[in-house]
Amino acid sequence: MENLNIALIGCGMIGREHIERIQNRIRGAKIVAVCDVFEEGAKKGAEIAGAGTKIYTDFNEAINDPDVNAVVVTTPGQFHKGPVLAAIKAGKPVFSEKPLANTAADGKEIVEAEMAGGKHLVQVGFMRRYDRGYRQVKELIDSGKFGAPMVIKCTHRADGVADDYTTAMAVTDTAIHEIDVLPWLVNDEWDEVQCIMPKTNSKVKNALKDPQIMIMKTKGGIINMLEVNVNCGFGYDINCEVVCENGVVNLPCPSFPTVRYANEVSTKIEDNWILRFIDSYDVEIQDWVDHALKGETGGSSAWDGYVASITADALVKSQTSGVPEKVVTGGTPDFYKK
Ligand SMILES: NC(=O)C1=CN([C@@H]2O[C@H](COP(=O)(O)OP(=O)(O)OC[C@H]3O[C@@H](n4cnc5c(N)ncnc54)[C@H](O)[C@@H]3O)[C@@H](O)[C@H]2O)C=CC1
Ligand SMILES: O=C1[C@@H](O)[C@H](O)[C@@H](O)[C@H](O)[C@H]1O
Repeated sequence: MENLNIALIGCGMIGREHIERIQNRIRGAKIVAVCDVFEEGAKKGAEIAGAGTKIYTDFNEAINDPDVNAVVVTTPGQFHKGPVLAAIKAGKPVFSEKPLANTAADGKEIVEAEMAGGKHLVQVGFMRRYDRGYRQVKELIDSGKFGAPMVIKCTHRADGVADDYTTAMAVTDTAIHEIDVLPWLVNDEWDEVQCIMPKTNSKVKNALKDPQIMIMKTKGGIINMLEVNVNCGFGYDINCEVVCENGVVNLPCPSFPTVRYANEVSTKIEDNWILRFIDSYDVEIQDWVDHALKGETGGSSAWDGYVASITADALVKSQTSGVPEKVVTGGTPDFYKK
C-alpha cells in the first residue's frame, strides 16, 4: 500500500479536526470519503476534505467502497463497534478514536474479531501516549534514576461539558485517558479501582455527579488518585505527578508566559483539549499512517482498548457500589503480546 485512502466515519467535532489534519499535515494519507448519519454533517466534512470527496450516510457502504483502503472512526464511543468490526471484516486498517468501546462487552467482540482475522488492524486514539510531556515523564521514570513509582496524583479538569454528559461518562469518556496512559507510564497494570463522590458542584443542574475522585491501585501496589472535575469553570487543566522512591516527576499544564500586571502574577490555562493536545494528535495520526502503510499498528492496540473498557466498567460499577472493584482481564493473549 503506498497511500492510505481513508473513509472517515462521524463528522462531528473531532472528526472535522482529523479531516483537516489528515488533508493538510499528514504524509501518506488522504480522506477520500466521509460518512455521517446526518447528510448535513457528512457534507460539512466533505467541504473540509475538498472537492471530489465521496459522501455517505451508511458506514458499511463507505468502508466497503473499493477506493477506500483505511478507516478512521470518530463517532461517539457507543457507536465505535459497528464501523470498527466492518473495517476488520473488510481487512482494512482502522483508527478508532477513544474509547475503543463504551463497555467491555463491546470491546471483547472487537478483540475476538481481530484475533479471528489473524491481522493487527485496530489502533485506538489514546493520544497521550504520543504527547511530548507524557513521553518525557515515561523516559524519566524508565531511567530508574528516581526509583520505583509509588503514588500518582492526577487532575483531569475541564471548563464545562454538554448537557448530555453523564456520571458514567466521567469514566468512559474522560478518565479513560488516565486509565490507558498511567499503566503505560509506569509499566504496570490496574488491579482494583474505586470511585468516590464528594459534594457536587452547585453549577451542575442535572443528575451529573461532578467532581469525582477515582482511587486506582496497580498490581505492583502503586496508588493513583485522580480528580475528574468537568465543571471547573477556569479552563482545561491536566496535571500528572508521579511520586517515586527518590524524587517526584511532575507534568504540569504546558507553560505560557507569566504576566505581572495590576498587582498580580498570572499564567494562562489552555481552553480545551483541542489546543492542549494538538501536537499529540498530529504525531499520533502520522504514526498510525506510517504503521498502517507497513501493515502494522502502533500506539494503543485493540487489547489496550479492551483492557481500558474492562477498567472503566469496574469504575462505573464502583460509582454505585462505592467500594473498590477488581479489574479482571484474564491475561494478555499471545496475539497481543509485544
Ligand atoms: N482523543 C481525544 O482527546 C478526543 C476524543 N474524542 C472522541 O471522539 C469521538 C467523537 O467525539 P466528538 O467529535 O466530540 O462527537 P460529536 O458528537 O461531535 O460527533 C460525532 C459524530 O458522529 C456522527 N455519528 C453518530 N453515529 C454515527 C454512525 N453510526 N455512523 C456515522 N456517523 C455517526 C454524529 O452524527 C456526529 O456528527 C468520541 O469517541 C470521543 O470520545 C473526542 C474529543 C477529544
Ligand atoms: O477525549 C476527550 C473528550 O472526549 C472528553 O470529554 C474530555 O474529558 C477529554 O479531556 C478529551 O481529551
